[in-house]
Amino acid sequence: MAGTIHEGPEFGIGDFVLLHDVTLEAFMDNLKLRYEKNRLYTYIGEVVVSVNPYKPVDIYNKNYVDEYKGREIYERPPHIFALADSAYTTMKRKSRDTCIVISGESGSGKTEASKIIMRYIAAVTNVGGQKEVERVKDVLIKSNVILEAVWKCQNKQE
Ligand SMILES: Nc1ncnc2c1ncn2[C@@H]1O[C@H](COP(=O)(O)OP(=O)(O)OP(=O)(O)O)[C@@H](O)[C@H]1O
Repeated sequence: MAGTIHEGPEFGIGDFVLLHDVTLEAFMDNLKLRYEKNRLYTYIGEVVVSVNPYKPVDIYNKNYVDEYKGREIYERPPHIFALADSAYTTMKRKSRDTCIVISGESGSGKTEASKIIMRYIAAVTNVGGQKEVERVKDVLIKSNVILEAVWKCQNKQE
């Protein structure tokens, strides 16, 4: 839960870099343990591994936004907001475009993740910038449908 700076051992390992046994079994066991404790996110350094819960989860509300806003990535338990905040802060600090690469198999939650990130950025942006973030979010969501259709057509032809 947001608000807890350090997670106890009951939540498994929050960063796979700290895993003792680098085996698929140990990796999956840790993911499973964390998921059972409602921890959808686990780091591998600066990469965020996300498990799709396939059910509504109350971990994206304003309290969570406030907990992650302006924090360093390791100050709070692993969360997609930490990644979004880090990318956003870096973009502002360096005045350079930045990107977050989201990958995973079909249905793994990529579209949801991009919406969650955009919503977070809209929430932490000043009022003047919020409209633009909303516009980009809408373009992103609409373009996703087209991209998906093209991708499915291509795969049918193969
Ligand atoms: N963080 C989440 N919380 C709750 N449900 C989620 C979350 N992420 C994904 N889901 C559920 O999983 C479904 C599939 O997710 P999504 O559409 O984002 O997958 P995708 O990776 O974009 O799939 P595709 O590649 O086929 O477009 C969503 O409709 C939603 O029901």
